[in-house]
Amino acid sequence: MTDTTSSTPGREEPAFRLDGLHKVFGDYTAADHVELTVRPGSFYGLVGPNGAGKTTTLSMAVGLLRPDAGTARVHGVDIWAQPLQARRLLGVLPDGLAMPERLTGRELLTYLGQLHGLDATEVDRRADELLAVMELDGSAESTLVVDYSTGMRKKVGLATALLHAPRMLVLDEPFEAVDPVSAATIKQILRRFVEGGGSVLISSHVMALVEQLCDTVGVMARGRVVAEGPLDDVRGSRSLEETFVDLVGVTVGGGEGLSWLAS
Ligand SMILES: Nc1ncnc2c1ncn2[C@@H]1O[C@H](COP(=O)(O)OP(=O)(O)OP(=O)(O)O)[C@@H](O)[C@H]1O
Repeated sequence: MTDTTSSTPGREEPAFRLDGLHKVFGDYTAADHVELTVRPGSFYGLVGPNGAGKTTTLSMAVGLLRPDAGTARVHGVDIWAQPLQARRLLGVLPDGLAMPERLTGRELLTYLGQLHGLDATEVDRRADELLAVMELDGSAESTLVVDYSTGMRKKVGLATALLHAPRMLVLDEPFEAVDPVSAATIKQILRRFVEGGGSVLISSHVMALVEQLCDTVGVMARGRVVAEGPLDDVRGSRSLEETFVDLVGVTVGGGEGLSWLAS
């Protein structure tokens, strides 16, 4: 397992690098000097128990939540110091998906394509393809995002993240509430994105999915990255789930209490 205090990227510039990202809410430290490195062409899975600080970290990392300290860089570009350059390189699916809701999926893509400065014909072409691939074309096209199901919102969120052809994708729980067929489509899109030279960071609670997709994992607990490295190094000869439970130091409950549930 790689020591998280040492730098892993060698001489190659990381696709994504978080250095000492720190956030305190009141007297609670949600992210404690987080260090994390995504190599170019890597598929990185960030896992951790509820409340570990994943969303807080990723929100700071993509420019949505101002850190108390630390830096985030995408291909060397500082996200907080050079936001416009960084946004060209970065595609983001935030948790909770704050996006204009009283637009249809197509209108949303058109609007965001214009904000990215893309040519109108090119935006139309990309929107056609993305809506078709995500199965948000046809009748879904006249539906406002506010009326989308949770899974449809994830899919249109992913479409907005891909629209400007970024080099790095940061996706907070992209498979949450997505049906198995759509999940297979999303996996295929993300694999193709990585094969084409892009880099991906996802957060997920589904260990099997992380083992299936990711070559690198980071485990967060109590606001810190407690392990990071190639998947096989982090999990060793065990499953990622067993390693995870060990690393985060939780007791697997359920054996005692709740006696009133027994009939
Ligand atoms: N705006 C906020 N104000 C106060 N506390 C916050 C705020 N945002 C997050 N927290 C706290 O920070 C901690 C980390 O939350 P965060 O959402 O980053 O965890 P997470 O690892 O993404 O969890 P989950 O897996 O459940 O989504 C939690 O204890 C949460 O209550």
